[in-house]
Amino acid sequence: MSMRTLDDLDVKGRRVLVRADLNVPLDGETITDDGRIRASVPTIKALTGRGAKVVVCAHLGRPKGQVNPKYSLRPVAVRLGELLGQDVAFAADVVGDSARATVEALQDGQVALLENLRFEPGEDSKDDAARGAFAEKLAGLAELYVGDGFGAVHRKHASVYDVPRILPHAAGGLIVAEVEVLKKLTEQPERPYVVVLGGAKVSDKLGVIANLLTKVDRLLIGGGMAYTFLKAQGHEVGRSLLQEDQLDQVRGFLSEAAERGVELVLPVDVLAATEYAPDAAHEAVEATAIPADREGLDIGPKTRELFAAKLADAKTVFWNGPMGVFEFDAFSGGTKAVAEALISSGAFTVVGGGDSAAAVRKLGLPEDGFSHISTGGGASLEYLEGKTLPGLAALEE
Ligand SMILES: Nc1ncnc2c1ncn2[C@@H]1O[C@H](COP(=O)(O)OP(=O)(O)O)[C@@H](O)[C@H]1O
Ligand SMILES: O=C(OP(=O)(O)O)[C@H](O)COP(=O)(O)O
Repeated sequence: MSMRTLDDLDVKGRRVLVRADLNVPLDGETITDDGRIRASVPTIKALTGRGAKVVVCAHLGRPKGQVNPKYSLRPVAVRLGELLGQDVAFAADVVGDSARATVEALQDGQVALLENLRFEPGEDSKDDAARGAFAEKLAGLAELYVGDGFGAVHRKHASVYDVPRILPHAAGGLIVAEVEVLKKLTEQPERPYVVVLGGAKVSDKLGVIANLLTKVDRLLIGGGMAYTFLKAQGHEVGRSLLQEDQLDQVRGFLSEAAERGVELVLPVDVLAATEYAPDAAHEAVEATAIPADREGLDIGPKTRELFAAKLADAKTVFWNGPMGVFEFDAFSGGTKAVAEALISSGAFTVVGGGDSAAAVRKLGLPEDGFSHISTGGGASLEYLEGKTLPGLAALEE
C-alpha cells in the first residue's frame, strides 16, 4: 500500500478538507465518549501547525439524507475546540451558504467543522452521479483533501471515496496508524486466532463472517448478533434483535464453520429482559429457551465463563461489538467479562468500533490492557476480510 502522507502535501495557507470519523455516542447533546474526537486531534493539529486552513467534515449517526437536529455535529464542534485548545467555527450546513461563508472566513491555522455530511442525500447515495455531484460541491470548499476517518473507510460515500478522486490528497496519521496495526492481523496472525463479534449493526456485519471463516480458528458471537444464529438453529429468541431476512445466510455460516473446522461459539445463556430499559426486570435463561415476550440484552453468566475459556489460550484476538447493552449498567457485565478475558489472555488483542472502545472506557478498564484500540468496527472487520476498502483505495490512487 502506498499512500501519500501529510509530509507530501504543501498545506501552508491552503484550505484542507479533512474527512474525520467523529461519530460519537450522544445522550441528548452530551457526548458520552469522545474517543473518536481525541483520535482526530493529532492530524488536525499537524495541519494547523503548518499554517493550513482546516475544514473538518464528518458524519454522525444515520440521518438518511434528512436534516435532523438530533444528529447535529454542533456539540462535537465545541468538544473539538476544547481538545484543540482553539475555537472551531461551526457551519450550520454542509455545502450551503453557511459552509461557504465559514470556510471563506478562515485564517491560516484556524479550524472549521461542517454540519453532518449525512444531512445531504448525495453523501451516501448509491447513484454515482448523485454522489459525484455532491462530492464536487464538497471538494469546491477546499484545495486539498486529507482522509483520516478510519471508521468510515469501508463506506463508498462521497466524502470518503469521491472527493479524494477530485482533490490532491493524502492519508492522515490516524489512518496510517490504524492500517499499520491491522496489517499485522492479516499477515500470519499467531494462532489460535479468535474473533469476537457482537453489537447491533447485525445486517452490516453478518456479511464479514463468510470471509472470516476462512481466516480464523474460532468465532465467538454475542451481543445483538447472536440471536439470528440462535434463531437459525431453530430456537425461540422472543423480542431480541433479529435479522429475519438473513437466516438462510446464517445457516450457511453454521454449516461452513463445521466443514472448515472453525469453532463457532454461541451464547448458552442470556439475560432476558421484559423491555429495552435500564431498569428492566430480567433473568438469566438458557439461550435455547428465551421466553417469547422477552428480549436478550446481554450474555448470561455461563456464557461469560465459556467465552473467557475460549479466549484464554488465544494468541491473536480481534473484538468488535459489545456483548450486551453496556450503556445500561444491568446489561454491561457480559461486555466487561469479555474485555477482562482479552486483557488476561496475554494475546495480541485489538478492540475495534466506536461503541466497543467506548464500552472499554465506560467500564473503567485500562486502555493499555489491549494491544490496540481501533476507532473502526465495520472498517476493521472489512479490512481483516482482505477486502479493498473504498476510502483506502481512493487515497492510494
Ligand atoms: N443484545 C443486544 N440487543 C440490543 N442491542 C445490543 C445488544 N448487544 C449490544 N447491543 C448494542 O450494540 C451497540 C453497538 O453496536 P455496534 O455499533 O455494532 O458496535 P461498534 O460501534 O463497537 O462497532 C451498543 O449500542 C449496544 O447497546
Ligand atoms: O460507527 C461507525 O462504525 P462502527 O460502529 O462499525 O465502529 C462508523 O462511524 C461508521 O458508521 P456507519 O456504520 O453508520 O457507516
